[in-house]
Amino acid sequence: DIINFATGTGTGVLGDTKTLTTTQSGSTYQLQDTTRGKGILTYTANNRSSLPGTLLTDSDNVWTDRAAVDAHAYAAATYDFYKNKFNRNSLDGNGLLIRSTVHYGSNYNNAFWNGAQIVFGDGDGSLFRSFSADLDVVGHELTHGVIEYTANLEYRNEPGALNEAFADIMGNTIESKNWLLGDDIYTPNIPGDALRSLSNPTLYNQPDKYSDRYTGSADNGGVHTNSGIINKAYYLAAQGGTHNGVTVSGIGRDKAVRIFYSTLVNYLTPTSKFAAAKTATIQAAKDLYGANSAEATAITKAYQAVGL
Ligand SMILES: O=C(O)[C@H](CCc1ccccc1)CC1(C(=O)N[C@@H](Cc2c[nH]c3ccccc23)C(=O)O)CCCC1
Ligand SMILES: [Zn+2]
Repeated sequence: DIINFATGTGTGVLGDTKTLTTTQSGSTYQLQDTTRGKGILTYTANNRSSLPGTLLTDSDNVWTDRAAVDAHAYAAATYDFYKNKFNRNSLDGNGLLIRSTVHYGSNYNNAFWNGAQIVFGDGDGSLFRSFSADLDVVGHELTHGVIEYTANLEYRNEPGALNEAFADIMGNTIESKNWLLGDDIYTPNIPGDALRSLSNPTLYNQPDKYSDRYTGSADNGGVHTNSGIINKAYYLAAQGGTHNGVTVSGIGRDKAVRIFYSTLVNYLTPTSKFAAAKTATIQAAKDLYGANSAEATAITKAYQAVGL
């Protein structure tokens, strides 16, 4: 069939130049990547709130909508991560078309997966800049889609905190820049801070041990708070360290993320709680690396270190 994809260029939110896979039809180009699964399409909501909004087009394939450039490029990078590392074809494993919308709402200080697509606000420029400007955030949002098609963890209480943690863990690992989440978009005028830290969750008011978990009802039972406990376990398994008197020998990000991905795909269910996640992750490590492996030991110790 006629391959009419094109390679465009664009400027990202942070002023960098990125190459983009687009589609040409006639004399116009669309932010439509037909080379990845059934496609990646990037839209603008034009600062209103109807979705998906308008598919972005351009006359010369040189893209200047910075939030759209980052959303399109980072969705492609996330697709490539799942395909190249786990041989997973898009969110559902069957090439599911990925729709992404930028410029949602007015100065909207958030981003989300709505069960069908990913959506990014522009931020207010003070608390946040455009949410698509951070690869770990785009990876986080798309991972909610992967979770929906795998463990389908409920979005409340402990299952919800697992949902959040796995989204942070995959997003952070897709970027593999540091142990922070959202550092490229959070408080653009203050360097070095972030929305969350996987290495030290308490830095941003998340617990790093089970006994400190939040048990109230805010934020669907603290899904963005208690995720810190699981994030910390992942960090310890990957990087190693001593926490609450327990020493973990790190196995590296690559092995750690393979174990967590396998846990998500093969063991977790919609109502899995933290104790079940511990058992499942240890089992996934044994499946992948052996019953008495250093990897299984690292997972066991990491969960013990966070009080599970
Ligand atoms: O995907 C998620 O888990 C978050 C989705 C939040 C949401 C849920 C339902 C409808 C609308 C928005 C979005 C992100 C998040 O963690 N949001 C947190 C932190 C946050 C973002 N903007 C805020 C403004 C005020 C307070 C907290 C926040 C939250 O919504 O709690 C993930 C990565 C970055 C943004
Ligand atoms: Zn999330």
